[in-house]
Amino acid sequence: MPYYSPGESLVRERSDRFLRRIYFMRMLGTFLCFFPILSVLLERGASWVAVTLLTLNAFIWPHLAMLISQRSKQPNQAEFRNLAFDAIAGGAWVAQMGVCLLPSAVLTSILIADRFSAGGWQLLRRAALFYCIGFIVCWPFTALTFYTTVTDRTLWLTLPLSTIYIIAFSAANYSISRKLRDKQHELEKSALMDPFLGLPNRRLLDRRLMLEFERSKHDLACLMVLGVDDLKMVNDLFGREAGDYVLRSVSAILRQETGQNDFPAILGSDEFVVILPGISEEEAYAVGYRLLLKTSEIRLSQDEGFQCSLSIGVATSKHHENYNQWLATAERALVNVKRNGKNSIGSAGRAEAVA
Ligand SMILES: Nc1nc2c(ncn2[C@@H]2O[C@H](COP(=O)(O)OP(=O)(O)OP(=O)(O)O)[C@@H](O)[C@H]2O)c(=O)[nH]1
Repeated sequence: MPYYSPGESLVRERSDRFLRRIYFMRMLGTFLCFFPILSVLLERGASWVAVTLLTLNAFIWPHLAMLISQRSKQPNQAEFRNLAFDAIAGGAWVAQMGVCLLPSAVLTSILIADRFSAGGWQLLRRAALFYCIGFIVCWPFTALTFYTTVTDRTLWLTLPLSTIYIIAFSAANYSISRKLRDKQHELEKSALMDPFLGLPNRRLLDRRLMLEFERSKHDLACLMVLGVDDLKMVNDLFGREAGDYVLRSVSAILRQETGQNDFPAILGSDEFVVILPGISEEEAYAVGYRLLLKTSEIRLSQDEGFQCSLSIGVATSKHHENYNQWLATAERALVNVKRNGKNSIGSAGRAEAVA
């Protein structure tokens, strides 16, 4: 069952972005196409009807298309219909130009590139069909002529279309791919970090534990499992918001009080882990006592006298076959500390670790 579906405002925002991009590219495209097409039409002595239609297509259609899409209940569908109309118009203007080679080739390639980037093969196939319809319907009106001459004027007027448009097209595509890269980075981060506590989640912890365990075969490392004491009581007495505040405060302490090479993370519920690479058990205890001290300074506005505490289990990486065993040893140490009165540090000892 899909638990996630994007909100209406997000869908609308995405669609607005798509419409704006197409609007800008359509305005630029029809403007730049206007001059070479007009040049060929004038050379061929085309009627004023054709010139008027070209003018409307170049200067009115982009705004009308935007209006149609924005007013539609399904803006994206409406925009795909507009893109189909662009393809019909493209085919019709190529026919009207008597397939004048240079502007026709540039116009057709731009239509292909645009459709492909907006909707892939599916849109391109549809657009090709509409392009052919536009062409086949209009070509007989020109007595099926091939206008093989390209005058200097047409050549010069085609130049901006084949340069400016392609540059703008590449810039628009680059901006989309950059945004996609940023989004991917954001997604990766949100898949591995807890947004509420600002610490790595269990998934990232497992990866890092595996790595540090392998490294610790050449160097020593310690692992701490920390449990907030009596969080249920805090929730029951002062409300869940107070419990959340305690968890956020402990997370902040773990971020601030651990070294650059250390790795604090969430184990689950009200438990945390800190991986301490390259340090001995005594050094880990020193870090642990500092964390206990800082945690005791957390105050609740609901009860100034309340004192927050942690229980900490420590395990060195020695004598373990894999990182799961290492973690289990530290968890057993934490259980012992809880049993022995909480608000303290303890380690499971070598005999227990091997078992
Ligand atoms: N406010 C809050 N409470 C949570 C969160 N996650 C888990 N808890 C609560 O933490 C409590 C954990 O209960 P216990 O496992 O009995 O632990 P404890 O109350 O800290 O008791 P000891 O471990 O013996 O010190 C439960 O009541 C959970 O509902 C959270 O994100 N926010």
